Amino acid sequence: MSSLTKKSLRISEIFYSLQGEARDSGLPTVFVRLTGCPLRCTYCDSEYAFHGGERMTLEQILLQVQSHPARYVCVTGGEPLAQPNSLPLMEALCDTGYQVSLETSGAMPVDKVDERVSRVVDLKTPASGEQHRNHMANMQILTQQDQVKFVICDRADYDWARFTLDQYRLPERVGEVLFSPSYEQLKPRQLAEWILEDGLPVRMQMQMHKLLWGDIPGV
Ligand SMILES: C[S@@+](CC[C@H](N)C(=O)[O-])C[C@H]1O[C@@H](n2cnc3c(N)ncnc32)[C@H](O)[C@@H]1O
Ligand SMILES: Nc1nc2[nH]cc(C(=O)O)c2c(=O)[nH]1
Ligand code: SF4
Ligand SMILES: [Mg+2]
Repeated sequence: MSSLTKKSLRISEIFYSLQGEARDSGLPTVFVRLTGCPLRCTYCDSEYAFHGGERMTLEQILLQVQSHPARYVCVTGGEPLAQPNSLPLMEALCDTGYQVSLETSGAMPVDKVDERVSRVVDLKTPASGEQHRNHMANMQILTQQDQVKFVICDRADYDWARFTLDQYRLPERVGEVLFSPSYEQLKPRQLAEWILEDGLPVRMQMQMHKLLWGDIPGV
């Protein structure tokens, strides 16, 4: 218990909203957004989380999470795994009874993440500008409770994603393979048509919170 008061994290925001992405889309969820990211994806919608934030103990974070009526917690950023104390935070959230998901760029190993967490690993595409950061060894250790996401900016990204999911046999190995259009960059209908044409075994997703509230922080 004392480690909850000793360990701390730099936090950009904690908010309550509908999960807008990935498998649990639509479920009331508390979001814990950690400050800082070593990547600079061209399309990043969370640049405000690169700097600043407030240092909070794990206990303070848990208390704030518990002030909302949700069973689901999404740990995101920034890049959560860039702060090592994200690991004990996720453990404590699981111990408290939350269903926890982690949004990560996959630039760092995900093997130390609590096994109760659903890891959502975003494989960075060519147009993100950060493809070289993908830690592909992560693909070997993901299980059926994990998810792999591709944020698609253009046709070259789509072709790369299609090739990569085949190469790593992702549809058989992980719980969800998600294709998401880069917001206001690739027309969602275009992505839908490519997926249908090829009959790809993937789930298309859009960022539901942006359809509901627009591209603003805290939703
Ligand atoms: C802001 S990131 C934070 C977690 C981690 N750094 C990552 O990239 O996965 C959360 C998710 O939002 C996605 N995202 C960021 N900007 C986006 C955009 N403009 N359109 C669609 N998805 C976007 C990222 O690709 C990632 O899957
Ligand atoms: N509503 C909502 N759902 C989300 N799912 C993942 C998010 C993220 O920024 O990682 C996010 C977010 O920012 N808002
Ligand atoms: S890894 Fe995530 S937070 Fe970092 S720049 Fe890319 S989308 Fe933004
Ligand atoms: Mg977001």
